[in-house]
Amino acid sequence: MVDATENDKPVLYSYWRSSCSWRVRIALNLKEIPYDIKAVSLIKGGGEQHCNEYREVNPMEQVPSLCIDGHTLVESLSIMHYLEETRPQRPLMPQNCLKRAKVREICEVISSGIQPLQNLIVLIYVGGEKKKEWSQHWITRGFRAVEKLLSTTAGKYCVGDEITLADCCLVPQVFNARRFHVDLRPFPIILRIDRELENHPAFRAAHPSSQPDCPPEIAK
Ligand SMILES: O=C(O)/C=C\C(=O)CC(=O)CC(=O)O
Repeated sequence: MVDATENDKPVLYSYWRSSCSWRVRIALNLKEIPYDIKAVSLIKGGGEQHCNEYREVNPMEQVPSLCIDGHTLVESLSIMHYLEETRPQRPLMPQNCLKRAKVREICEVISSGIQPLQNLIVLIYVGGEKKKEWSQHWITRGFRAVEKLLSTTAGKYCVGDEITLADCCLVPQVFNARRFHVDLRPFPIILRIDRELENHPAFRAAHPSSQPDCPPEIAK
């Protein structure tokens, strides 16, 4: 593994199907920050994220990690807030304090209340037959809350009519919901926002099927 901090261009340690890597890819794309991808396979050999070298990069042994400005940052939301604070172009947080709180609420419900319950390490622990029902249960429970929150915050996107960090979190979580065959019909606002963003260039370029480590049989 090369020392990514030596590179001038930010380097994102990413896995094509990781929803947390995907959030950060969207934010980087929206802000038009050029970056290189260093693919970390969460599958190969039991997971490259567990190798000694990568543990030095990210002690949680998860993706993403971002090497930027001579530093290594971990945790997708923390990375996205750093990008927002250091690269104010194309803001991904509203100006208004209440709207900022609403963006953080939606990010938090998804990044703490849904995704960690259905990520790879948890599903491995839950084991074989229970995986699908488990994921469906936690995603559905969380989406009920997201849909309710969106009913008072959404305009064209999650909070008002500008794309925010909440949208960066929502779209990858909808992908995971589909992957686990969650019935999305009870969530019309979530579905509408997902449709609104599916063809946005920054979201398309960040999509798992557009990633260099996406298996060729799945890549578009
Ligand atoms: O491709 C795979 O099968 C393995 C890993 C993932 O799905 C990524 C996750 O752990 C889920 C997530 O990011 O939400």
